[in-house]
Amino acid sequence: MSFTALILLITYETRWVHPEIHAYFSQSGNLTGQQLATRSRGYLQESLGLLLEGADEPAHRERALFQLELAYSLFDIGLYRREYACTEPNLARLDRLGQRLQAGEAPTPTELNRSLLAPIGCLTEIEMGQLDRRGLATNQFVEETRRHQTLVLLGSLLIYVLGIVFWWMHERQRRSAERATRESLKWMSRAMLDPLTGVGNRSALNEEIVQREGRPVGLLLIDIDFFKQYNDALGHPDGDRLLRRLAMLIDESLAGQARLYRMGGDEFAALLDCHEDATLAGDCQRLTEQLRAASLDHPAHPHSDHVTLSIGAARFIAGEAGLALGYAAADQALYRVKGEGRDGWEVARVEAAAGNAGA
Ligand SMILES: Nc1nc2c(ncn2[C@@H]2O[C@H](COP(=O)(O)OP(=O)(O)OP(=O)(O)O)[C@@H](O)[C@H]2O)c(=O)[nH]1
Repeated sequence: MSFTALILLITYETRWVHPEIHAYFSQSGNLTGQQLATRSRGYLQESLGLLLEGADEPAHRERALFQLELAYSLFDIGLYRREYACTEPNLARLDRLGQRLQAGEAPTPTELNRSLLAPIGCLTEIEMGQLDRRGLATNQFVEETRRHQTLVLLGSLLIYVLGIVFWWMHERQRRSAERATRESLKWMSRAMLDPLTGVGNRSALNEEIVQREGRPVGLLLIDIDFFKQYNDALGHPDGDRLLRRLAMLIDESLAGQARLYRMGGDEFAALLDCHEDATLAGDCQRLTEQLRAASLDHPAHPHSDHVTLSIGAARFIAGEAGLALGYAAADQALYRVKGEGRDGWEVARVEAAAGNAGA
């Protein structure tokens, strides 16, 4: 907006250059070449009038001589001598007339006409010439000013258009950069998600561990019992539906306190802030009970009519080493549960080691 305002200001200022220059040229006060010639002619005419009235009167001659000298001083200008050929001979005529008047001689009317009418004619020619020159100079100046004004206006317009073009290019680049960033973020977040259940995947768990570095956490590894048989009995689409249903059930059971991940196949992991094993035991117990309450049919389960889970849990300090230890401990607990007949849970006692949260 400020750029547009600047251009409008330049245009407005440029618009007023021409009238101001014109006003300057029209001002009165300085005597121009034309005005000097007019005055000189006026003195000559007065001198002529006085001498025609009474050249015999010494007082008339004296006043006429005074007017003549005034006229001469305004006529005797270098510019007139250079530019107007009639100047030199007529100044000589005035000179001669002046000498005669000074000598007390009275010129006849014929002599007067010869001596004064020619200089008056020359001064009239000079006036006209000077007027034309002034008009020409003014017109030329006005033309140049107009051309200058047009150039400034076009230049301003060009700057404006270029400004708009650069702004538009910059905007386009900024938007495409933003779009690219959004796309990459979308792809990055997709790369962290399990497409079937919508929960995070193994990479997301690793990322979360880095985020929680140094904090005591608990990890639950949750595996469906006899899922192969479930798939075999009901088909993979039903198996997929069960995976999605369980993801929701585990999430609800942990009451939003834990983040859920699918580690692959029929194994889920839940990560939560945790300071004591009792919390993990409580979570495992609640999950088992809620699954029982849900009574999800499992037609091919060898020991039950419903879906059951095996859970291994462990507590550790978040970090790369802590995760390796905690994961291994939870995994071993899970396989112990599997080995003991499934449908159960165990919280592992993590042995003292680097990254151990303590038993
Ligand atoms: N429907 C479905 N099945 C899957 C998917 N990923 C893995 N599976 C199946 O999950 C089954 C896992 O079988 P196992 O590892 O033997 O586990 P299980 O049958 O539950 O046996 P236990 O864990 O010992 O009780 C395999 O039959 C896989 O084909 C999936 O995304 N969808």
